Amino acid sequence: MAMSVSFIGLAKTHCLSLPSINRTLFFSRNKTKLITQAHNLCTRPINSRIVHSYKQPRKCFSRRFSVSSANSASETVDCEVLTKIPPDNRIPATIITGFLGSGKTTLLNHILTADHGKRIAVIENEYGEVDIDGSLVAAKSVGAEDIIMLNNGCLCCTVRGDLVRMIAELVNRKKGKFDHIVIETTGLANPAPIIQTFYAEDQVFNDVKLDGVVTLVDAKHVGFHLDEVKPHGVVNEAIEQIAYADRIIVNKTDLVREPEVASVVERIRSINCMAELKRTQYGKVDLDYVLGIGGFDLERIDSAVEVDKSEEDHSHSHEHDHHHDHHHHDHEHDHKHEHHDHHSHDHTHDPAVSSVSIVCEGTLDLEKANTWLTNLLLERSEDIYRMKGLLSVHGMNERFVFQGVHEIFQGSPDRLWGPDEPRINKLVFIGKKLDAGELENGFKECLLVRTATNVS
Ligand SMILES: Nc1nc2c(ncn2[C@@H]2O[C@H](COP(=O)(O)OP(=O)(O)OP(=O)(O)O)[C@@H](O)[C@H]2O)c(=O)[nH]1
Repeated sequence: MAMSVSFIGLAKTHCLSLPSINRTLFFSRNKTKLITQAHNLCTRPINSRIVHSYKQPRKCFSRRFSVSSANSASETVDCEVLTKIPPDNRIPATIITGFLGSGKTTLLNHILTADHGKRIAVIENEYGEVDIDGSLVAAKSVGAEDIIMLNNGCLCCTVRGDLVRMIAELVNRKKGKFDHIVIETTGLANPAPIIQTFYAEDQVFNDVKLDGVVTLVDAKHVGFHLDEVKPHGVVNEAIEQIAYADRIIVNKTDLVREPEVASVVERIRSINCMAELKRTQYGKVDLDYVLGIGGFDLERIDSAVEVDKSEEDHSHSHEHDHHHDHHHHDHEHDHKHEHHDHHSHDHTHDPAVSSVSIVCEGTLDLEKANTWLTNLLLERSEDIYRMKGLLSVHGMNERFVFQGVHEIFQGSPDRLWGPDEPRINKLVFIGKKLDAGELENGFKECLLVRTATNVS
């Protein structure tokens, strides 16, 4: 089957040359059903997710929430496809990224030497031809089943094909002999094309699932890298690495004082308010924080959108205030003020990457939401890096969860709403030049009934 790629925008921006085929997930109200308008459509069921790929020019396809009755499997709708949902037995893979010297290898060693009972295969990418990190990584005998070095370039660029081959080879040769793959990128990698590999390449997609992206941040130096102004069209890798993260580890906190750490955390939150965040020294985190996180699985979305409230393992009250009450992440803090109240807007505006979250009570009109999201992604999918949401859909007894990476998105019903549970929609967008007001208004237009909105 010809394979699909959904990061067309990224392909243009970055150093990839990709076929013009899209893989997209349609929202469905019933896990076993999917509705599409597209012809020339293939489907592959994966756990609770259903992946479509179809060959149409980027601007021509559309995405639809299903409008079929969740309770009526026999109801016929145009082009409806019934699918079975097999268990997802694919091998999980974790991407460890972070800027040069942020502590990636240190974390990897921590993982490999810890007592977790997992058999881990490591793919280590280093820029130069000399394998330095390979020798820094804990002895193979300690924990890794296999350490594969990719030394001829950066994973996100020239050796991406090698990554595909490596994973395929690993799976073919060693299937059953390891439980998890950990990929350490170079410090200059943009994670997006690497994430893309897990969806775009059949050889990878069929056997391996992306478990999550873990980003290390050097608490002392990250500010400098985030500030770096790149030439037009060149991404700031430090920002991208934070933007795509499911887990962020603010490392080297021993090298800075608490206010500086707080300011780094705040800055990170302005880029990605969705990822869980921990502060560490020498990458010492619980392993379940970095392995088996299901960062790209739907089960995690609820906690992802809840992260605003408290996920950081740090109890400073300003953090919590920040995430409850903040009205805009669409800025860069100037760090002149020691401790903001987080309604203040005396920041320099950052036109680059930011996150916007919308929390809004009400029930969603699926048709309107379809149109809104379709139009939004047609116009802005290059700029919308990540989105996750938990929706209250009119007529549905279950919560509806979804997430997306640029043009790829996936969604399905989740657990039932509780009898007294308020029907609150939660959405998080991470991307470039996000307009919080516009997103909020667009979403609110899709609601049938609404009572309160909170955009941050
Ligand atoms: N003081 C301090 N040093 C740390 C910490 N974590 C890692 N280091 C040191 O920082 C240096 C860089 O750490 P690495 O783990 O190699 O960083 P990396 O991200 O793999 O580096 P690159 O491969 O160059 O991108 C090493 O000397 C580590 O021992 C920390 O929390 N505090």
